[in-house]
Amino acid sequence: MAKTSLDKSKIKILLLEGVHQSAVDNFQNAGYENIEHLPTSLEEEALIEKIRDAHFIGIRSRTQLTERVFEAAEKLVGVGCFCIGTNQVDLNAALKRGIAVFNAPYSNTRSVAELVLAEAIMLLRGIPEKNARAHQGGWLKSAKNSHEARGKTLGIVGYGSIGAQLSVLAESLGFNVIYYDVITKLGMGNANQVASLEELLGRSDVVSLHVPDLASTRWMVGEKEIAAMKPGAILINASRGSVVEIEPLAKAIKAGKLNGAAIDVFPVEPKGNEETFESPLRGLENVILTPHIGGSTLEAQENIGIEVSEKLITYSDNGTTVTSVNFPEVALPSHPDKHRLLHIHDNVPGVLSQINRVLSENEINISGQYLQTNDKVGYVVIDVDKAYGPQALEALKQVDHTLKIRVLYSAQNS
Ligand SMILES: NC(=O)c1ccc[n+]([C@@H]2O[C@H](COP(=O)([O-])OP(=O)(O)OC[C@H]3O[C@@H](n4cnc5c(N)ncnc54)[C@H](O)[C@@H]3O)[C@@H](O)[C@H]2O)c1
Ligand SMILES: O=C(O)[C@H](O)COP(=O)(O)O
Repeated sequence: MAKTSLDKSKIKILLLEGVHQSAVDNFQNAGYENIEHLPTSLEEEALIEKIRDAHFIGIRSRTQLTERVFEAAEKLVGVGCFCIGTNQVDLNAALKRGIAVFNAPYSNTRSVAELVLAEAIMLLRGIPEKNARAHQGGWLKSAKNSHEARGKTLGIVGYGSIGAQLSVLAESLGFNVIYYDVITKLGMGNANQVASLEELLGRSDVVSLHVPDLASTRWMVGEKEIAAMKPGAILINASRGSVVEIEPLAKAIKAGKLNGAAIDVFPVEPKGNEETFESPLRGLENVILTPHIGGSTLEAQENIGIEVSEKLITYSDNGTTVTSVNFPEVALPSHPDKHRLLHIHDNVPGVLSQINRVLSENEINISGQYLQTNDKVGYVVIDVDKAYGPQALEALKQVDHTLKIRVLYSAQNS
């Protein structure tokens, strides 16, 4: 019988962008030895070369997994985004090749919320400017434009994991919290949802953005929205660099329309720590500029390393796709003494019946079958008795609309 399941030692895992060591440890403890662990992201051409023989890739927010990169990734089975955002991955390009993508939706939530809260307090007191002056030998002792957080209104745009966590922390300090979201959501504590972005902007002393990078959020805060903010308000963006237009923001800060800003993400970010950071916001003392480190704490990175590597290991060993961001979600039991066939195909009528016909024609006994679909792909998992020939797998590959097939052997029968 042909063995199509790969030995773990042959499964290549490529980890970029200094993914935490906890991920490497996890993979090794699960029996995966062929791990390449690089500290940086790679440019497209270099990535195309590296990804050719990789079965799994782990990235953070900087690595762009484009159609061209997936085209070269002939052996790729799964992608792990060791972060929250997945906008750097062409999810459709992955899906149409039967490649499952996972992320860590919650592991750095707290880190971002804490940073934003700290920035809000610092900016309400004008600390960045006073700090800069003191470093230059100046002495800006004044209460002008300095405010307590207590009783001020914090407006949160995007009330998801981070927005809601921030809401709880901010209320405990005495902020009144309002939020705007495209979905109707129950507020934490006494936080209240408002009907429009415009209303939120007009009522908030501090505005903090926590939306994902979507067509609908691209440049959602520009000249008009900044003009709609209260005079002397503060803007914080630790979401994505595509959400805020930087030129009008710089103008509003210079004109004194806004009292300050904290920006962690930018339309163009340096590719590495060696590259110069360029921005119209540079040199503005009441603007806190941070190099996309909202989620960069050791605690978050360690947890993310564990969480995402576990998802990839479970998918590799067992086929489970729970929490995948692009794949139909299937939670699978173990499959002792059986072979597990994973069949990923376009979600069109008739594929399942073709698969079952192949199994029946090859007299393959099915002990379990699981099917889940999304609007684009179908994912069928079939546990079968071990006795079947290579022609059966070949016939399964020939089923119309097949995107990918994998065979998993359980520990007992590999
Ligand atoms: N700076 C960093 O290091 C860092 C770290 C983690 C996450 N992030 C970014 O923060 C984003 C938010 O993270 P999260 O975990 O809270 O995500 P989430 O998906 O839990 O929440 C996003 C919220 O935004 C809402 N939303 C979507 N479109 C909207 C729109 N047009 N207007 C208003 N609300 C809208 C959604 O309904 C959802 O409630 C991530 O997508 C990521 O890009 C940045
Ligand atoms: O999406 C995220 O989680 C953040 O943008 C953090 O990305 P990073 O892992 O590249 O710091």
